[in-house]
Amino acid sequence: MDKLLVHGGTPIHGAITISGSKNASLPILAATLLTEDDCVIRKVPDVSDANYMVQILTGLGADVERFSGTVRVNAEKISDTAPYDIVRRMRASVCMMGPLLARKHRCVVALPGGCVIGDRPIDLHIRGLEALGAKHEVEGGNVILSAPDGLKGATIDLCGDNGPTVLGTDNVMMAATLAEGTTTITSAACEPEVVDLADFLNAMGAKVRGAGTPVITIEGVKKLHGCVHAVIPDRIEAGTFMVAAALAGEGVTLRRVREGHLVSITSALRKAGHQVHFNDNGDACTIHRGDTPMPAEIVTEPYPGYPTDMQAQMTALFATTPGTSVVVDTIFPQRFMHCAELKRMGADIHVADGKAMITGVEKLSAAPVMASDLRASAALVLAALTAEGTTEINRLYHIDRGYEHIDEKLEALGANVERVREG
Ligand SMILES: CC(=O)N[C@H]1[C@@H](OP(=O)(O)OP(=O)(O)OC[C@H]2O[C@@H](n3ccc(=O)[nH]c3=O)[C@H](O)[C@@H]2O)O[C@H](CO)[C@@H](O)[C@@H]1O
Ligand SMILES: C=C(OP(=O)(O)O)C(=O)O
Repeated sequence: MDKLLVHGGTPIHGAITISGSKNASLPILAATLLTEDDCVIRKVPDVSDANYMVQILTGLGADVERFSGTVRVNAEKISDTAPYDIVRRMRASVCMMGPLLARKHRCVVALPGGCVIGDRPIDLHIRGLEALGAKHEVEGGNVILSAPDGLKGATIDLCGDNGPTVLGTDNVMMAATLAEGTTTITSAACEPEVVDLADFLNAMGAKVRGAGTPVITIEGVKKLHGCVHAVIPDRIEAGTFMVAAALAGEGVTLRRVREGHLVSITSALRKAGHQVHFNDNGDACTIHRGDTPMPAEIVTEPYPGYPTDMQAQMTALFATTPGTSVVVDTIFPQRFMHCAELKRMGADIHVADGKAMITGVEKLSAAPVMASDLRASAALVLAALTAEGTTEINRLYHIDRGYEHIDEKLEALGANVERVREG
């Protein structure tokens, strides 16, 4: 198990390029199962979740080639049963259900894994696929879905207790592309990753309208064809480096970003007293640490609200921001595992009822800490950048799930970090 040593106190500066989005590439890779033709996807990040997704496609019988950031998939001959041991390791593998069901009218897919950030049911996915005519049962850890007569368009509301579901919207949208008739999803997730998937599906010949709004309409077609697509930049990776720059930066520029995807993160950083400047094209931004950082309140919400995937990183920033800041997670109210580890570094945080109250201390001090999930690990790396001494972050595999070569990118910005390879 690799670990990361972060020698705190070295300011970061310079420029890096943001990778393709993990959360957009994973469902897009799954969508390649909808056609017998070749699909070529560019800007797939070199992260372990994308590697697992490729392994699932291969395990299903698809022919997959990967060179640098480009993946070519041919899913002409595939089975309906996804490899159990890989599927259960990641959340996005649940996205195999929609395409497999649409293509094969049956699928066997293990209950998914993913970050341990609270309860992560798949009832809305099942409800959506059942509305299209499928039946489901759970057996031996697998969900078995079948629709022997094919799928039929329907109107489906995908709102759960905590709002819309991102991957649930993806799953139903993919299944509906090959269903008979028209499907309308109401309370659809509006995240940019859903829009990127819809763009990919439309490039395959699907008829999807309204992605990025709460109502998506999909007119089913008989067949989809191959296409070439470049994945959008990763707004969460960008946001993470924006926070790094606010914490320890002396002017950091991020290339290949989309200003429109970063509005809530930019606004939160500005409220906290930091400077964010986009170029005229909105595809690069420069962040400067403010002279007088201020406490702030952030509340996570579905897009375009502040993303839950960015709350741990902001908590790390608030840990040394004078005054008391508040972070509320309405989407995953139990997603505060990073707080216990930040406290080991001397942070003053009180967590209760889906809310963290963070009173900034002057300095954090290095400690051996444990990464518990992807964004929690990112928060620990950020906190370590300005902590006194050398922080040892164990279980680095969590961060490798979703950040492409984070150690190399931080080194390129001048941070003093070392990956220790073990085992
Ligand atoms: C691979 C990927 O893209 N993962 C992202 C995706 O996860 P994912 O799509 O799994 O998250 P959802 O949008 O589905 O979850 C939102 C909320 O709905 C609940 N829910 C979800 C499905 C369901 O069937 N029933 C139900 O109750 C969840 O527990 C949660 O409270 O969106 C999350 C919310 O932005 C992000 O944190 C994840 O990084
Ligand atoms: C929670 C995340 O990922 P996943 O849904 O794949 O667990 C994330 O990207 O922050």
